[in-house]
Amino acid sequence: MSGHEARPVPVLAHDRPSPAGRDDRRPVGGSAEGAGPVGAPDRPASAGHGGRQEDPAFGGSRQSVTCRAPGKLFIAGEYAVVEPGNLAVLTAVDRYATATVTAADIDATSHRAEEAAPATGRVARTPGIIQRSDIDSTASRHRAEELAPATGRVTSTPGTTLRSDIDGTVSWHRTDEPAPTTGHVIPLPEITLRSDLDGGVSLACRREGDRLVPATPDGAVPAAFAYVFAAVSILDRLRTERGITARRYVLAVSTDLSDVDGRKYGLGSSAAVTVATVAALARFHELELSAMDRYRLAMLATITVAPRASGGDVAAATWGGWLAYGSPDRGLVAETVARGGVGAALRAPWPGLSVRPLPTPPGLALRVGWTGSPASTPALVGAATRARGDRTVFNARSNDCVQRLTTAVDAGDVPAIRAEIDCARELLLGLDETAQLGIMTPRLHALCAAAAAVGAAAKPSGAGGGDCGIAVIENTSTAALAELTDRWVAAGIRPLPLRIHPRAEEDS
Ligand SMILES: Nc1ncnc2c1ncn2[C@@H]1O[C@H](COP(=O)(O)OP(=O)(O)O)[C@@H](O)[C@H]1O
Ligand SMILES: C[C@@](O)(CCOP(=O)(O)OP(=O)(O)O)CC(=O)O
Repeated sequence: MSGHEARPVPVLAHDRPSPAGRDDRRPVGGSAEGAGPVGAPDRPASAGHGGRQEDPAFGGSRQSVTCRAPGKLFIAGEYAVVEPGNLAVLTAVDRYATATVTAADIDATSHRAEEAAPATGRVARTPGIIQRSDIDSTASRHRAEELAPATGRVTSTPGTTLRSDIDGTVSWHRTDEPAPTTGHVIPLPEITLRSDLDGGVSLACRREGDRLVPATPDGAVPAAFAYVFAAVSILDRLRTERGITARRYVLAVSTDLSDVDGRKYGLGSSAAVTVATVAALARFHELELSAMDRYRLAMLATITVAPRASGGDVAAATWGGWLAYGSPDRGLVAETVARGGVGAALRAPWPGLSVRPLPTPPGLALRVGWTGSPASTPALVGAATRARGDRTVFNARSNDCVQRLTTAVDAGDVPAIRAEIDCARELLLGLDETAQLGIMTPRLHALCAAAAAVGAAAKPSGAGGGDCGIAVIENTSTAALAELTDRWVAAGIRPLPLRIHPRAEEDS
């Protein structure tokens, strides 16, 4: 195929720790506002991991798990990397998607209580609002000795615990006693998805045989849940394959990857929500997955929604830091899943896939400007695929550029990095001209022109057509950096104060 074959990038070993001592926390944007690790305050920032609460009364099974995953910037290699085996360089940034899974069995606040509530047993309720247990504040941890008659749908086992058997759920409910049906508890759906998109939306899902189906009138998954639902479905298949009991849960996803009006920045929100969802559900089900497993699961989910996606954003959201990435053959991967299941796809080779951590170049200032207009990556990639013309030369030149860039990044050679960013921009301009894609919008032109005027190298980051652009220059060029900010603001480009999200050793 193209030039990438001559110079394969070594694949990151699944469990290999990343090089220690690297200064991955160094701000490269220079504007530190809002930067720094978010979430999980008691542990280092990490892609895919977060806080959790365990309850020893349930043998350590997780009742609530929170994981987050960072957004990304494409540094070089866009469009070429869509072709399997071709290369890109990306970096993870400190904007995040956060996913929290809560066992629904104890999510008492989710029970509707429009029915009147007799004070039966020790279950108290407030008509019209919510229903809560007043025993130990947790419906799933009632001491049997304090017990309560078996009213409503509550059963008890002396000496152990008392649990609600809402809707006959078996994983944690005692089923050895009959449950009188007084009907005061309205069961939760098996899985409830919540998102902060569009001011807050939710989607109930149920299991039908071995698949998950959304409870929508037409059975379609709303666009807001496309990636989360795909990730939940893949994890549910893996759970089934591993013989792990299904649990009822609520999954809540939110991000800071859009502005206050909900317009995305183009920092990879879809990948971040997918990776965060995979990480949270893996912990919830105690699946013991490596970072490579989580990347693969997130990728399997992603290609059910966007089959052409290279997955560079998925890799950045999984590993963090700077990465050289070669995309896998998604067609082959989809066949592997169809033939052997999700577990088989975790074990099989993924031809074309390569993930290599790169150091954060210490002397580099990386600036990010937002054009203010969201772009549709699938539309642009679709147009690029349909556009006539042989892409072999473009792909080969892009791979050469990315190879030289990775060498420069490894060496911390900022002038060489600048030269390759210029090269990557010229390649994108050429592609845009030939295929008439609309990669370079007037704002992206202005973003690059402002950078050139102060001696920085700049390019669109990602598919173009809006979203973000990046500029790079020596971090000692403080006057140029200040002027760049002014020029961007004057041109209607919003500087985004981002830092690199570092790679955590545990995630390597
Ligand atoms: N907060 C969120 N909750 C749930 N899903 C989200 C959220 N943010 C983004 N997504 C998913 O990602 C999709 C947007 O993907 P895309 O247009 O590719 O944006 P990006 O360039 O940021 O990845 C949304 O339609 C939705 O399916
Ligand atoms: C064209 C591409 O190579 C880069 C697109 O990068 P974006 O940053 O535009 O992606 P989204 O986060 O999904 O908007 C397509 C790809 O690699 O899948």
